[in-house]
Amino acid sequence: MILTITLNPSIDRRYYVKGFKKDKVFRAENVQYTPGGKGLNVTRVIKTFSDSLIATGFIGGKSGSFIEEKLDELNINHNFLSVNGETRSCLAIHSDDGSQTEILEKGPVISNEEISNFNHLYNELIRESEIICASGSLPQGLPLETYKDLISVAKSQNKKFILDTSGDALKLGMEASPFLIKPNKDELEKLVGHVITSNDEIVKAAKCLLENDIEIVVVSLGREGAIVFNKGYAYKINVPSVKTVNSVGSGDSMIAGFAISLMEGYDFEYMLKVAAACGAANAMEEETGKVNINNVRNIINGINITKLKI
Ligand SMILES: Nc1ncnc2c1ncn2[C@@H]1O[C@H](COP(=O)(O)OP(=O)(O)O)[C@@H](O)[C@H]1O
Ligand SMILES: O=P(O)(O)OC[C@H]1O[C@](O)(COP(=O)(O)O)[C@@H](O)[C@@H]1O
Repeated sequence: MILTITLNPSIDRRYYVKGFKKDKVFRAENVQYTPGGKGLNVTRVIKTFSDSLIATGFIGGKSGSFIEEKLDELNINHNFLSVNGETRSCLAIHSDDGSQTEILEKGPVISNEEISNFNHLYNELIRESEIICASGSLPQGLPLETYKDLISVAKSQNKKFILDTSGDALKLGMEASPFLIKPNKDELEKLVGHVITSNDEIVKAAKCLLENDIEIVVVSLGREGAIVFNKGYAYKINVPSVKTVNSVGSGDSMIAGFAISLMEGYDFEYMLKVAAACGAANAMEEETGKVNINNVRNIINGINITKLKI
């Protein structure tokens, strides 16, 4: 069973607006609402491959009910802690020049009592889960150590914890040695505190991260694929070029590919192919956090991996 954690879910509201620019009034051509927040994008992609899945996190208000209804429609098992605050919305404005402008709300304020209730729920849910997958930002009121604490609990029960977040929550989370992290290049630069301009510099930066006793460090590089670090080796994953429609959520889809592969016990290099192919297949879809299984299969056949001792 995979447990996905979305501490800060959202209703992702996508607007298609012709000629969008600031300081003007527009009418949207098309609007779509989907359950979002990075963890729910991961959840939807995992569901494409497996039913052995449960989603948790904090949820509240009418937006929270909307998300739960959508998850029910998708037949996704979920057990969220209800909170007093209103679950947030995130706005993405797509325009005809290919631009995308995102406005992400901070999310509700979570009280100490709600945090403690969530910790009880988490302790129950991880009992039946081998893989735990936590993604995204923290809502207001949660300490920056939240992921670190969740990882420590999971590790004490020998569970594999995948962490995909950014900033201080990631820095602190790494101290508890999650099984896998997946910074993209921007996130890696923030972690090491300088600009990265070459693959050699990526290797150098990733080596620093590996000192935290993290089993797998994935540095994702968009259409350039990814470099994955494990047990003294770097694996450069080269993905075939695909017709890119919307690459938002490719990182989340890649995480889903790792979670599924770990649960299925795939061989290491096949796992890298599945994960990278999920990311690329997502980029082919208009909807965020969606992959077509046939596209994943085709892309896997076009991926090559080079392995280097580091
Ligand atoms: N345009 C693309 N073409 C092919 N593969 C892509 C594309 N965008 C993303 N991917 C795949 O998805 C993975 C994650 O995407 P990336 O953009 O690096 O993550 P994030 O969304 O976290 O920034 C990449 O490592 C790559 O395998
Ligand atoms: O959960 P977070 O980290 O606040 O991010 C929220 C938003 O990020 C997205 O996943 C998009 O992220 P990316 O642009 O990094 O792919 C939205 O779908 C989501 O609502």
